[in-house]
Amino acid sequence: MASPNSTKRGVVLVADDDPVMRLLMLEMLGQVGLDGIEAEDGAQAVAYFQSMSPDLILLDVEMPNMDGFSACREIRRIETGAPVPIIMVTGGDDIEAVTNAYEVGATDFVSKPINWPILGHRVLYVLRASDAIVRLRAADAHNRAVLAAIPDTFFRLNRDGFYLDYEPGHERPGHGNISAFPMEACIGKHVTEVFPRDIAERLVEQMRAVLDTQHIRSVDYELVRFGAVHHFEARLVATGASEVLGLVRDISERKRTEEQIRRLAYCDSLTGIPNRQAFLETLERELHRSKTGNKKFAVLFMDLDAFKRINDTLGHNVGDSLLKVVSERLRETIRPSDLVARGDQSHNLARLGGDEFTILIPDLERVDHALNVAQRVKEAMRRPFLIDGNEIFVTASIGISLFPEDGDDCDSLLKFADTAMYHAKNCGKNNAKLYSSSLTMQIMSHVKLEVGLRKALKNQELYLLYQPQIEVRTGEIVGVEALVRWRHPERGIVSPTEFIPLAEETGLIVPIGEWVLRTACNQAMAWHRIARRSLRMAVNLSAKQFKDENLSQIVISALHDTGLDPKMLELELTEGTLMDDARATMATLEQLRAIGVYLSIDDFGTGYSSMNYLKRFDVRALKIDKSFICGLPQDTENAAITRAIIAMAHGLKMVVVAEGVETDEQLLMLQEYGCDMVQGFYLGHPSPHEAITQILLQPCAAAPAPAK
Ligand SMILES: Nc1nc2c(ncn2[C@@H]2O[C@@H]3COP(=O)(O)O[C@H]4[C@@H](O)[C@H](n5cnc6c(=O)[nH]c(N)nc65)O[C@@H]4COP(=O)(O)O[C@H]3[C@H]2O)c(=O)[nH]1
Repeated sequence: MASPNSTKRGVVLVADDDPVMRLLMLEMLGQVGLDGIEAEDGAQAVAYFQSMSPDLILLDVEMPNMDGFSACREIRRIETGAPVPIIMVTGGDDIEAVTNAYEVGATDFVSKPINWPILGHRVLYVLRASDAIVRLRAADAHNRAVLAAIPDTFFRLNRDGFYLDYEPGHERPGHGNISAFPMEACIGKHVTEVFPRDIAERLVEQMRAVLDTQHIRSVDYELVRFGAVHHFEARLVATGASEVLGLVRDISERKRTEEQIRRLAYCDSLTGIPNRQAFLETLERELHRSKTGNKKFAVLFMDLDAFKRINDTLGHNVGDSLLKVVSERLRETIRPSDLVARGDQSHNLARLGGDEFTILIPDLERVDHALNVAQRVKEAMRRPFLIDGNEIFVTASIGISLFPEDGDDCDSLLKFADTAMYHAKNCGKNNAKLYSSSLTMQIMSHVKLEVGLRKALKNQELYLLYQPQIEVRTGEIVGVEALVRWRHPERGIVSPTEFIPLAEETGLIVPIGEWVLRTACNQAMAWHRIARRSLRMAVNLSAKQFKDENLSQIVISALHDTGLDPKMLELELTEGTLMDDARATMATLEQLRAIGVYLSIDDFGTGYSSMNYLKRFDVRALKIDKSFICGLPQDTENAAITRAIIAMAHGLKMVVVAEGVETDEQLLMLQEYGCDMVQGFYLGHPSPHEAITQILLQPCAAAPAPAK
């Protein structure tokens, strides 16, 4: 063929012993833009083919020396001769010559007498056709090379689902392709003979969809190959109106990775049970199912009581181990009949985070059922957990919300179960409570109070009252207890019994406590200046304040800034605060003692009441709780307890203060028992500082007038 730069369309070798014929042929070829080379016989034609590489050969059958058939055969034998188009010129009606021509490798033939006007066009057509064949062969070789290079198995199926072709890929070197079947097991077979029925049906269905839409589709399936389950993906593409090409790839690795990602996204890494995201999706599905099926379900929200304490005292490793065994125990507890209706129950239990777990109870017929599950969960949690040789006791608080009674969306149901759980905790822990709309109101007012408390200090809404402490022996006022009050802009005076727990919960107790301490120290110094008398100032310290690592610094700076003698400051702690974490308590007490302040135990008798324990803490005073005093003198039991406490405290060289003294009889009895100091409404209500100043300025200090 002519080079791409040539203006000629090709070079034709014309072999004929008749010079006239050759001349005419060259003339006709020239008409259509083709060049010609002449050969007089077959041998010359073979020689010229080799030396001049024509694009096409016109070979007369009958020639001297070597006839056209032999020349054709010779040329085909030559390596470069295979693809060149050869047109044989045969005698008219010589069918045998035509047959022979094809047998020896001719591409086409023209018969004599030659139709000269169309000869050139005929040659051009054959040239074009042969060019197309060359390109087709190249494309085919290219396709085969591509298919050989990719690891996938490929196959062709006809519309009826029969294999037309099958080429195993080479995914695993040395093992062949794991997705592939032997070629002979497929070609000519129907897919149902190769695959299990369900996979075959899906393949046929998708194949038809591919043919109908001419869009690519894929089919995922699992097969056991070489003793292991493998995942495959077959991508199907239409290659015509009734044929589909398929590429099969082993996607087991990808599936494994996907599963791992799914597990990471949906499983709680510590306990292995579903996490918040998974639970929310399960809840969403259950909501839809229950709405359409007109069914009910319950959401249980469980939180361990005092988990933080376990974490803080025994360490996070023990805390983590506890959460693991808690989740196992929950799994065992809720498995049997609670989740009857569902196939996959593993998603009905989840860990939302921290020590919060949720349980979904579908197909709830009676509320009792949810309460029973909660009861069982509570009991399961109460059994001791043995972790790293520690026997750990926990309890759980559980809140329950119901669909459709409490809400009809996931967020509300989860939030309400959480609200009910908080309510259960506030009701003394180890409780299970159903949600009710009034709880939201309670929580709202709680939240409102909290918002107000955050502003109370800045807005100067807090103030102190002081209750006198009287020495029994002399009847003189020797100290006061500072008691905080909150003047709420809307609610009026709020009792500390209401806002101190809230301040503890929110951590606001630390700045509030510091303000109380500074104000009280300041006031003690003010009295010292005005009345030239020293009163011991008692200040309550809550457990949270006691655990604050800056406590001693706060005390030091309050004393330093006000100039109060440390001996005139007494910090009141409850037994619970001291017993919480003995080691840390000792260290803090050590620091406080080094400062020189006094310590006393408030509300004594209501908690552990362990004298031995108190001895170790070296406290100055014991305050007998008012619940023992209020029944005196009639309540003989409380009288005996009060007497015993006073005697034992004296044995340990402690001062005893009786709280809540309201009557003369009580005072007389305490005097008789040898009580050192008394405090109570009978001797003075908590009063503003001005009232105490007046008492102090009187020549003989008497009890102050009651204050609101
Ligand atoms: N029935 C009766 N009650 C009497 C009598 N005498 C005194 N009281 C009341 O008994 C409580 C004694 O204080 P508490 O046991 O430390 O109990 C305190 C204390 O635990 C806490 N609190 C008060 N102020 C503070 C503070 O500044 N910081 C901290 N952390 N807690 C405080 O709030 C609790 C309650 O304080 P208040 O309401 O002021 O209640 C005070 C006081 O008003 C009496 O004769 N009869």
